[in-house]
Amino acid sequence: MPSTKERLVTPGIRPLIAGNWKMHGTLREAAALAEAVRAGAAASPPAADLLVCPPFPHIHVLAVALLGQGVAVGGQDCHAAAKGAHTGDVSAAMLRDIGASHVILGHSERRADHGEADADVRAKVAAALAAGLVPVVCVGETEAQRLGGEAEAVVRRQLAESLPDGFAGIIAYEPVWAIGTGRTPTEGDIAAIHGTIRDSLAARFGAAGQGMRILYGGSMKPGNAKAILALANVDGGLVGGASLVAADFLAIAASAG
Ligand SMILES: O=C(CO)COP(=O)(O)O
Repeated sequence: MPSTKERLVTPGIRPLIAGNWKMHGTLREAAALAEAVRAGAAASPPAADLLVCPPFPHIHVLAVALLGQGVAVGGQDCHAAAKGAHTGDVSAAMLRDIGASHVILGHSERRADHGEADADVRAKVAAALAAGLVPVVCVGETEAQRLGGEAEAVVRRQLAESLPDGFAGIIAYEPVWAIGTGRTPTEGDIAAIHGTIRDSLAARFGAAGQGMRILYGGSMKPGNAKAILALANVDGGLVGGASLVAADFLAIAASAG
């Protein structure tokens, strides 16, 4: 069997282009952005599934507006517990209840801002799965780790410790130093890490791991998306800044598939 690192497309995987809107926008702005994405995708359907992840307060309105329109809606975090005395938190079941189908978990900004460790992420992933959400689990090395030659080991460890047994979902490789900086790894480095991720998913989850989507995230823009999305084991993108401009998000989606 050829190494998964040599495959140019992951057979049978439809790309996913996901927008992480982070903590941006009023409800009015979010609704307008969602409508522009919906209309653009309807006018010129991309060869990729689309997902937008707005801030919590906007999810329900957008989920209603986008229902059946070919653009899924997700959250950016959830609590590990099903319910309880957790002021300010939101459960996975609440997200599912208001129309979210996906949830981003373990984003490096949550790991940094809220001290989330791999074990916390694993508990949240389990909660998301129990609630029927598709988790989008983020992994990625810091710049110091990359310079120290530890990128692959860090990502392997994050995968091993952030994914519960029986995991079914999506992985996003987001090198911390590439987020919001305009810098990206070389195409060779992206392909190498995605190959490592594929190998570790396949080793742990077998055929299911071969079929899981692995997204790239970190300064993905219309100008670099086509080359990145063409790499082996890159099954889509998790887009931050460029997802806040409908034309850019749609241009990235148009370069998938
Ligand atoms: O963090 C990201 C997506 O989750 C990437 O953000 P940017 O696309 O703004 O670099």
